[in-house]
Amino acid sequence: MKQPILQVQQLNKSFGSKQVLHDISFTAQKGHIIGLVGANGAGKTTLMKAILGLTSAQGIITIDGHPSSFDHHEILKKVGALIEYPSIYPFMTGRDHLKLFAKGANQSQKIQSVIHDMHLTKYIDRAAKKYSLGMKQKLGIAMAILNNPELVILDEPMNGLDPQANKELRLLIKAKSQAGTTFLISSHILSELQKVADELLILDHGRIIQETTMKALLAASNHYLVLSTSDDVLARKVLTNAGYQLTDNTELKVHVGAKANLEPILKVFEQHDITVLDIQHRDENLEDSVLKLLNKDQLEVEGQK
Ligand SMILES: Nc1ncnc2c1ncn2[C@@H]1O[C@H](COP(=O)(O)OP(=O)(O)OP(=O)(O)O)[C@@H](O)[C@H]1O
Repeated sequence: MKQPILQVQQLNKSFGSKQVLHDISFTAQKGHIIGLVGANGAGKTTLMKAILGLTSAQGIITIDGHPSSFDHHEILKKVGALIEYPSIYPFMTGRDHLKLFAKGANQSQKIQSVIHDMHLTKYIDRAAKKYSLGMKQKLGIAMAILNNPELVILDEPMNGLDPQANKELRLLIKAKSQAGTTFLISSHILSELQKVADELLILDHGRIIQETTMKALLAASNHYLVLSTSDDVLARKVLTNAGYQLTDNTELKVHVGAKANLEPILKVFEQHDITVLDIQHRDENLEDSVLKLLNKDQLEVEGQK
């Protein structure tokens, strides 16, 4: 197996007597997009800060095989990050911010391409105090990716972005990941995260409760057929008698496997002269799956008390 760009082993972090990260271990392979999700206070920002050496923690963090910690920062030149709010100087223009952060060779070319990629042209030469929340956020992301880092860590990057900006960011992240950049992205906007992440780390009370691919998580989620028929009351009865699980009392929502097989359902209806008027597929999305996992974990935590 190739050397991961990021390896976190047995990371523990406490603030005073409160432990907020418990034995966190995971790896991130080059070119992967990893979504970090969890409730408020789950530990996402603390984990990202620990990886970036912005807060001390116990455990081992290696970036491209080199250690990173509170007092070992050398390897962080391979990393770009936006944590919490971007640090923006109100009287400087966006372009001046980029000039301040640009490093290494081809700086003007890097600045030009990030302005283009992040669609900043219209306001890049205005003072940042005139920027909206979304404009500041886009400038913050631009600063994080400016020097083409191998690992990009973004804490809630979709905050304040309009749908168009979200789409542009998504396409940019995908294009960069295909070129080998790894992303670790936290977000509460699970509908957006679902469109971009290919792996997921689900954090609850400072512990990883699930590490999975987006594909596997969604494949394991529930799938339903929502039917409308000539006689819904009879349809409910005959489907229940035939062993189907109906999960809703207000609509005919039939729990089916990943590959819904309509034929046996239609056969049952035919035997009872029921006509199907409408069929809709309804699948659980990332939000449903994550909420289910967090609720399950909460019940387990309460059960242990
Ligand atoms: N500097 C600090 N001092 C004391 N406790 C802290 C500090 N920073 C974070 N915490 C605590 O650590 C825990 C994890 O916080 P963290 O900000 O990492 O969560 P999060 O998952 O990023 O939450 P959110 O989704 O609300 O941003 C919380 O209980 C928080 O109160």
